[in-house]
Amino acid sequence: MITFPNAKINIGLNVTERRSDGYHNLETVFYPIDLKDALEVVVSDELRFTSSGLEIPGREEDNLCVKGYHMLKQDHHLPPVHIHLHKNIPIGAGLGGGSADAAFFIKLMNDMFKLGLSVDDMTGYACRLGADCAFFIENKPVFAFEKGDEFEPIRLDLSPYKIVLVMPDVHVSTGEAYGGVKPTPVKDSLLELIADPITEWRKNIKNDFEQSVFKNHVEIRGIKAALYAAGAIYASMSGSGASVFGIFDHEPDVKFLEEENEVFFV
Ligand SMILES: C[C@@](CO)(OP(=O)(O)O)[C@H](O)COP(=O)(O)OP(=O)(O)OC[C@H]1O[C@@H](n2ccc(N)nc2=O)[C@H](O)[C@@H]1O
Ligand SMILES: Nc1ncnc2c1ncn2[C@@H]1O[C@H](COP(=O)(O)OP(=O)(O)O)[C@@H](O)[C@H]1O
Repeated sequence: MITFPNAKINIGLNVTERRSDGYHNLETVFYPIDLKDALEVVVSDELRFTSSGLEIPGREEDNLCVKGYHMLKQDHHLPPVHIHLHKNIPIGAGLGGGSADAAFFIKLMNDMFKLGLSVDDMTGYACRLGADCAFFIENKPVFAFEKGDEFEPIRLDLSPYKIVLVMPDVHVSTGEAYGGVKPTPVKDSLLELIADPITEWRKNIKNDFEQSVFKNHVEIRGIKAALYAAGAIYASMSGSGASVFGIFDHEPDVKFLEEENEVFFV
């Protein structure tokens, strides 16, 4: 069985407080985008994981799909499987690619082996693999809070717009990015600000990771500025970086960004 895990972008991200479990409370909007990996599972005589496409750092046994298999196997009878992941979503990009693979793996296993898991069951499993993993179970635009694993659905349709996603040759680790932020309570909730017209977003909606990440990686700041110069209505780094997206009401000319970065129209 095959499935196509998609990436997300964060529109706004406020890190509001440090938690006693070492994590942070935040508020953000997750929006699914059309940039996908391919994930295939077939029954095999032993558990195997292979990948193609972008190189995935870390050991095979630490891949979130493999971790997902072991997690599900604790509670369900599963045969050994061969998992193949074609990696296309940039890594260390703030696009949640690894989390998407994990969530889509859980959904695929539920369908393939008729595990009878509800959306709530799958969300519970996904939370154990990563804070933003649960979003990809329902995979619809949401306002997210707490660790990024509590959701309120929102009406947000960016399909009339062009979204340009720029990935520089820099990777930012999520843990490192959280380390650089000073948590601050919000005055106006993103849940309200996101309902404003998109033309207002630039004034009011920010990503708290930008300040420290831009300090260490000026090229990322430069990409955001270039997207605004090209006419973006709203531009921001996604999540903990390093990717930056711009939302346009026209097909922008961003050819110049392709010289040093990967550019996706999503
Ligand atoms: C920053 C965000 C924003 O959407 O996404 P990315 O930029 O990574 O895509 C998420 O909060 C990333 O979630 P996720 O990538 O699932 O994080 P995890 O693997 O659970 O945690 C990685 C590390 O990030 C920190 N962490 C993560 C989530 C959170 N609410 N507070 C934290 O402090 C912790 O130090 C943790 O050890
Ligand atoms: N299936 C996977 N795809 C990508 N990275 C994975 C995967 N499984 C585990 N990882 C680990 O997660 C880290 C990055 O996760 P990812 O979600 O792609 O980053 P980001 O949240 O910044 O988009 C990688 O360094 C890698 O070691």
